[in-house]
Amino acid sequence: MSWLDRLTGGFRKTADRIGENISGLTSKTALDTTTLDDIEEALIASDLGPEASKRIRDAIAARRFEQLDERGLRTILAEEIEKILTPVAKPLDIHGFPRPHVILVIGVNGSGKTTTIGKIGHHLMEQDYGVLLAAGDTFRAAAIEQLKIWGERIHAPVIAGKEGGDPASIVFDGVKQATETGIDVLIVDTAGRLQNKQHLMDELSKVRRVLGKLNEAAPHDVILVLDATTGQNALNQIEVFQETAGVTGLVMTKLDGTARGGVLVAAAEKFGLPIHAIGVGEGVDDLRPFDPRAVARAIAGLPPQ
Ligand SMILES: Nc1nc2c(ncn2[C@@H]2O[C@H](COP(=O)(O)OP(=O)(O)OP(=O)(O)O)[C@@H](O)[C@H]2O)c(=O)[nH]1
Repeated sequence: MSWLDRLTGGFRKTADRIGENISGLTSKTALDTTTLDDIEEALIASDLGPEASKRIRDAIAARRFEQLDERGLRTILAEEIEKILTPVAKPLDIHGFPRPHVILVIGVNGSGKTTTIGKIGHHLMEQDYGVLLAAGDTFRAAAIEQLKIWGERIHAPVIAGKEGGDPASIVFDGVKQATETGIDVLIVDTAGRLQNKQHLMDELSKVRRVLGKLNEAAPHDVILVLDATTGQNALNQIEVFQETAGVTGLVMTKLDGTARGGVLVAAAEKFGLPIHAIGVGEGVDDLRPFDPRAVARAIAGLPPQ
């Protein structure tokens, strides 16, 4: 199956939900305020968030349609979602010099962090970058094991310590090994214990301090991984992690398993942070940078162009 097919299939539940919510909100005459209000409500109910929903409502109102059928509504929805996604759809840029370019990956447990690291690593290796994975989530032995499995799967080396070890020292060793072996990108898994914010902050600032000593520009990226199935909760996580960890970009996963994919649009409009990639499945190829038009059309339930 092509990526475009997987993308469209992945967003099917979200598109169906939006379809149900907007069904009947069409008009054979010029749209009145009540219908516009209903459209805005339907978009909020589809997890697009109040900011994006209002913006889309205003855009529809400004066009002064003489009449609007469902296809027309879906088309304008796709156009407006595309405008919201275009400025934030930014693939990861591997620019760090001297090498390695260091990427910290953060997020709550179960958000898809480790899987995302494997998939990003694979994607970068396909572009001929040398990749090293670092098991900085030392809190759970299972997390270290899981990263090692991903390393084997994508044929990338993994640097790991013992459970309960110091993540900063693993990161230190990671940079050293990457420098010595000419690796381009070091991707660091971190523990995601939001319930203990102070500890998380201390741990991350220590990692940053150690990295900064080796290379002032590192980490070059701090990527927050979000599970789209958590809907609005994903937005709260962006706020908290922005405060505690200095997020530079987002990856949203599990868009295939949910009707709540509208949250991608809500996050884009509310925070304006770069969204580097989206995940629409568990396979190694199911995470990619995305084309805003293709995603917007998939969300709006229109066929790919
Ligand atoms: N359907 C689907 N499943 C995904 C996607 N990304 C990750 N998963 C699944 O989500 C589950 C959790 O992913 P992990 O990578 O283990 O999450 P984590 O954040 O590293 O979790 P911890 O290791 O517990 O911290 C796994 O079963 C993954 O296969 C996705 O885009 N789509």
